[in-house]
Amino acid sequence: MTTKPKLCYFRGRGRMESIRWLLAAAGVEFEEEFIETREQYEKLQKEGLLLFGQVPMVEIDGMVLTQTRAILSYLAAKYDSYGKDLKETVRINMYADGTLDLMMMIALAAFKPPEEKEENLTLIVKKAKTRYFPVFEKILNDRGEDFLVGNKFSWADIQLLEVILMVEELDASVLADFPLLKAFEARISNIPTIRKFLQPGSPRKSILQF
Ligand SMILES: N[C@@H](CCC(=O)N[C@@H](CS)C(=O)NCC(=O)O)C(=O)O
Repeated sequence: MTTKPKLCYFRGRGRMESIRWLLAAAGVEFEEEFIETREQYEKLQKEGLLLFGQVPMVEIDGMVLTQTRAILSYLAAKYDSYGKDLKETVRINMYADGTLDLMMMIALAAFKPPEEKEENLTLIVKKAKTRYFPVFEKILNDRGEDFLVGNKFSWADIQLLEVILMVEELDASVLADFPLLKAFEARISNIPTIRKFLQPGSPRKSILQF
């Protein structure tokens, strides 16, 4: 019997959400332990499980992993979502890192003082429309393929859908000028494992859970 991966983080999106997305897209069931008290967090530290004293932490394949980016790359490689060669892999890394930067801006906005929050979110939507989404629209246009890399579903596609949905929560019309991204969103959302993850009651966390 294979053991399910175990995810250890707060009961929110934060840095763990992309890990949940990647596992869900690969059709992998996982368990979650939510850190809700300082004692729980200190216990993990005392046990020496957190390499740099930080979460996310994932137990998988007999290992205890930390560092979000390292965990995501491991999962992408393990579940055949990381390109067919180094050149595809480096492109997947670039696209995924861009989306992770944008996601982190959104996550950090939650910690802004209330009077700055609205303005900050407006700026983030503007940045999505001017810096990030045009790049992905162009890739889809230039390559004329259904997926971002190698005409095959990869971690980059999962990341892009996740960030599109996050920015749409801030501005539902954000894709108005990006027809290929809109079609991409519909296409990737319809992949059975992802469709399931998007249903209420899945391990996906809501916008209110940062
Ligand atoms: N580079 C790390 C950063 C992890 C990180 O900052 N985790 C936060 C929670 S989101 C944390 O554990 N903070 C407690 C601390 O730094 O002491 C990663 O990407 O996983």
